[in-house]
Amino acid sequence: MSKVTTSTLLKFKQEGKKFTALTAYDASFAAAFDSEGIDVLLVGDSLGMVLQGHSDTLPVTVEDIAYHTRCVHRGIERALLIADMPFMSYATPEQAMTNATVLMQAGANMVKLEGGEWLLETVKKLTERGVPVCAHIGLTPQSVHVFGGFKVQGRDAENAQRILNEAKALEAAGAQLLVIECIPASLAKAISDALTIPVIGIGAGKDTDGQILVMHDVLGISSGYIPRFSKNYLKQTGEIRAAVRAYVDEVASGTFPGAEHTFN
Ligand SMILES: Nc1nc(=O)c2c([nH]1)NC[C@@H]1CN(c3ccc(C(=O)N[C@@H](CCC(=O)O)C(=O)O)cc3)CN21
Ligand SMILES: CC(C)C(=O)C(=O)O
Ligand SMILES: [Mg+2]
Repeated sequence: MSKVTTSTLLKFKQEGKKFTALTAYDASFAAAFDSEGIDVLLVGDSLGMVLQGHSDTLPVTVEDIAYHTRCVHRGIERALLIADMPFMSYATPEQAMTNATVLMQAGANMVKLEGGEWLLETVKKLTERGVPVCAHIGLTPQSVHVFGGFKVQGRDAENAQRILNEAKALEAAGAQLLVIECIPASLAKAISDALTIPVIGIGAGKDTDGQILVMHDVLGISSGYIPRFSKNYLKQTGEIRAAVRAYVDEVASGTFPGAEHTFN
């Protein structure tokens, strides 16, 4: 089975074939998710919340992500491996290059950074130097204290236009993948249609090119509350591998996300 690359995902987009992504933080879950057909695995800074028990992602360090990236890398045969760059690890292009080096050397195939306009120079520099970039806009959890909570973004016309412009600019700067989080489905569709690169949604409706969820939500073990846009697939299947297969199948068939997982 050949490795998933950004070219594979671009081909999926062009063919209208929806693809599936999941977070993973260790080799065993990574191997299971990979063998059940998950196309993209993300070592997310969500690990600060679901593994470390913090109430946001800000305490996560580059070494935390590097450690889990090394673990996940050993479990993968096929999936594309993305590593999140933590809060303030890419505040300047120079810091971004230093810290992206650590994550790429830990086994990542690509790094993900949260931000719009201010990030363009960094995206260009990383890409030019051989680091593939996935950009992340909309609800960017590292800015939770600026937003005043984990709130849906882009609901008014002005912010919707700004987010669409950011998406286009990030693609032009060299980003090869884009995550859009917690935005209205109509805006997510407009972004996915406007871009050539594949767009992965979370809480962004059914019309993005791919979907991503946090594994703990899919397996119903997030402590406390599970975001409205997420879905516990263990409940309907009773077995981890079957839960992952159900998620893959429902994304492929367009069943997930449904209206109840979608913001307008
Ligand atoms: N377990 C888990 N799942 C995630 O999806 C996730 C994490 N952790 N940690 C990192 C970020 C934080 N995320 C979150 C967390 C909460 C909401 C949330 O409470 N959203 C409200 C929307 C409120 C509104 O309408 O503005 C919701 O009802 O889902 C959204 C994204 C997504 N990511
Ligand atoms: C939810 C995804 C997109 C993420 O950034 C993470 O898990 O940290
Ligand atoms: Mg993240």
